[in-house]
Parts: sequence; C-alpha cells; structure tokens
Amino acid sequence: MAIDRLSAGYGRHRVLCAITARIPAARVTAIVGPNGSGKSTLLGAVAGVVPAASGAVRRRSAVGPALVVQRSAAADALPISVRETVAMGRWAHRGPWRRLTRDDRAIIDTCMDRLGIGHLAARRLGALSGGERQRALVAQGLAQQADLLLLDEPDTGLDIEAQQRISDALDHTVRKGTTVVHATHDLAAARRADHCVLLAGGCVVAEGAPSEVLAPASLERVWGIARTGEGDGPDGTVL
Ligand SMILES: Nc1ncnc2c1ncn2[C@@H]1O[C@H](COP(=O)(O)OP(=O)(O)OP(=O)(O)O)[C@@H](O)[C@H]1O
Repeated sequence: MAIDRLSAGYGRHRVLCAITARIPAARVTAIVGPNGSGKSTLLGAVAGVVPAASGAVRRRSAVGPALVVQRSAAADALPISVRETVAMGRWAHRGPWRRLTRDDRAIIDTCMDRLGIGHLAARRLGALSGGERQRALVAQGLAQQADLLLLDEPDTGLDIEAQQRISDALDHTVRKGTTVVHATHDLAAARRADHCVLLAGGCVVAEGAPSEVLAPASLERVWGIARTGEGDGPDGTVL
C-alpha cells in the first residue's frame, strides 16, 4: 500500500499534513508517535472513515480494510454478545439480511478460539474486562478476512497473556498474507514490527526499519528524551 501526500482532519482542523509512506504487503507496520500526533487519524483516513482532504491511499485490492478501533471507542452499552460482536465482522460479506452461512460461523468460532475468548461467546461485550473486550474486537477484525488489517493500540493496557494472544493471532494472519498496520505506544512491540512509521505533529518524522526509526536520535527529537536501551529501563517503555 502506498500513502501519497495524504492530508486529513476534522472539519477545519487539519491533522495529517501530506503523509507519504510505503506500507509493505504481508508484513507488520507499527505507527508510533506521541499522543495527538495523528496515529488514529491516519488509520481512520486509510480506512476511509476520516475523509482525505487531499492526497491518496493506493492499494491493489478493491476490498475495504478491517479497522479495529481502540476498545474505549467501542460502545459498551450495546446489548450485544461477544459472538455477535465477532459476527459483525462477517456482515460485509453477507449483504443486507446478514444471514450467516455455516462457513461464516466456522470463521467466527476460529477467530474467537484464536484469541482465547471462545468461553466468553455468550457474555455481553460491555460486561467484559478491558483485555477481554480488546480480544473480542481483534477477533471481529480477523473475522473480516480483509487483506489489510488496521488496529488502533491493540496492546494498550493488556496483561502479558492478552498481548501474546493478540500478537500470535496477528503473526498468524500475516503469514497467511494479510498486511497489518497497528498504532502503538509500546516501543518493544514497534521494534518487533517489520516496518515502522514515526509521526509527530501529523507529519512523518521517519519511516523504515524499526531499529533505525526508533534509534535514540529520533526518540530524542520527537519526545525530547534519549533512550539508549540497556540500562535505560525496559525496552518496551511506554511513551
Ligand atoms: N473526532 C475528532 N474531532 C476533532 N479533532 C479530533 C478528533 N479526533 C482526534 N482529533 C484531534 O486530532 C489530533 C490527532 O489525534 P489522534 O487521535 O489522531 O492522535 P493519536 O496519535 O492517535 O493520539 P493518542 O496517542 O493519544 O491516541 C489531536 O489534536 C486530536 O485532538
């Protein structure tokens, strides 16, 4: 996927300023940057839910991407079960009546199992813990079987098991050919990605291999701090 001079925002408030980036296919790309740097807006613009003011997102596929929003953005009050939440991932495949096929049901079960939430299928989404809910939203994203999966901070505030489940599920879908792009504050997760885009103030500061993009000089430039790795706290310091 190629993002070419993409500008987008909300009304008159321009957030992204001519973003240009190359997102490698069937790989994991991490979008990093300080709070308010435009990570969610970029994901939204790529997904088409935030309209582009100018520029373009070029993809080979005509199929829309799957977007997994931050769990805080998911409506807790909806009387919807975990299974129904994951099933929504199949709606785009099923037209207005949304009658699920046997294949759809098998995909929904597989996605719940992959995230370790099969036992929660009948529970109400709003009654789950934050980590459980996040896993349900990732399962919904996987159930869409899109070739581009966009995730907004899927790892924030999760325990190690939930993080590992999500990470394993994403690795699996990448091996099957899906392109994954996730926004994160977790530098360790960003370093594990294949590609990294660093944003500040709605602009791309650096793009490329995580080891280069997240080098101490960039971190210092963007956050005003130098993190040299060992002896400087855990690699996964959340910024
Ligand atoms: N729905 C909205 N309406 C108006 N402005 C918005 C909206 N969503 C975000 N913004 C503004 O756009 C800018 C970028 O926000 P965005 O959520 O894209 O940043 P972010 O890098 O994802 O931040 P964070 O790390 O805090 O999640 C901020 O100034 C924010 O206030």
